[in-house]
Amino acid sequence: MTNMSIELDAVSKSFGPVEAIRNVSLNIAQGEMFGLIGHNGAGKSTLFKLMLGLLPASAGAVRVGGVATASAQFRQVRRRIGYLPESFVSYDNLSGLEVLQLFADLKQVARAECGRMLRRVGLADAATRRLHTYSKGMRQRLGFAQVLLGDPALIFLDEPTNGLDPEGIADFYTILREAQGRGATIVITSHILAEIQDRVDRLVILDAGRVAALGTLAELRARQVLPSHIDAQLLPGGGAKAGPALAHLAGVTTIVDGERVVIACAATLKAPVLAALAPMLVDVTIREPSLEDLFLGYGGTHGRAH
Ligand SMILES: Nc1ncnc2c1ncn2[C@@H]1O[C@H](COP(=O)(O)OP(=O)(O)OP(=O)(O)O)[C@@H](O)[C@H]1O
Repeated sequence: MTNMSIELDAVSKSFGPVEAIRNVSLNIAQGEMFGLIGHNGAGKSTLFKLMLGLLPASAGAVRVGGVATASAQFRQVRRRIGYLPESFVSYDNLSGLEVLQLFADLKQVARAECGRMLRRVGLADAATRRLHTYSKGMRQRLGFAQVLLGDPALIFLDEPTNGLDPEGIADFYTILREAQGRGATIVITSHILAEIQDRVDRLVILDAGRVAALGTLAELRARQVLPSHIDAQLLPGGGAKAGPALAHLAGVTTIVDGERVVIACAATLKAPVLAALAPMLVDVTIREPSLEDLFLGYGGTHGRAH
């Protein structure tokens, strides 16, 4: 597949006085599944539009597949890109198949592809129904079929799982993995941090237009050194014994509520904590720091522009 790496070199974008993107530099490798996280107004959609060449940068350079988005040759590159915007335009009086055929014509893809795509996203039975009868999730699936037409080498998805049920979300990621298996580069935004955290290879956290953090989830976790939480249910009388049993472990915080104890500790102390509690343990759940925790730790609580 064509090289579809993305390079952003000190990119800024202002809308009048609003600095939507501030000095962002990052590389997304060919074949990578890359996540873009940030609160409302953090700059995610603007960054997408810069990478799609739909907006010119105020400063810096964006290259996709080695071609500057500002150059005339970028038109050729754009043909290999699939894009699902946050709100997919729908034509209520057309059927799903007709909408897809319209996009196939625009993308110069054979109309025969449309039936296969509708089957792939689970809309085969609804192909000839008009869009006004589609649920939000079905519209989202149709948008996804539109993106996949022509097997794009680079796929941008802005909040793609909005309106999808859990089964739809699982299907969606299966299809994305298939595209990634063919070598496609995928960039995806989501507000549902728990959903994206185990699925992307790397991610960037944007805060008020700046890169607040960039790396794999493991790297972000390691840098933040956030605690793991052990939620333990103990035998009768165990609540009172938990503190003394853990006293030899430094840096462990324990909250006791009857026979239930919640322990916050460094990842390296999980095994010693469990060993100390083992004689009185009934049940245990371990919660690792989520992307939400990381996000808050990286300053994601501010920078909301609206
Ligand atoms: N065309 C525009 N004109 C003026 N300001 C804009 C324009 N587009 C975006 N902005 C501003 O730039 C900032 C970043 O907006 P952007 O839409 O990129 O954020 P986002 O992270 O995608 O937000 P959301 O999660 O709400 O979609 C916001 O302050 C927004 O109001």
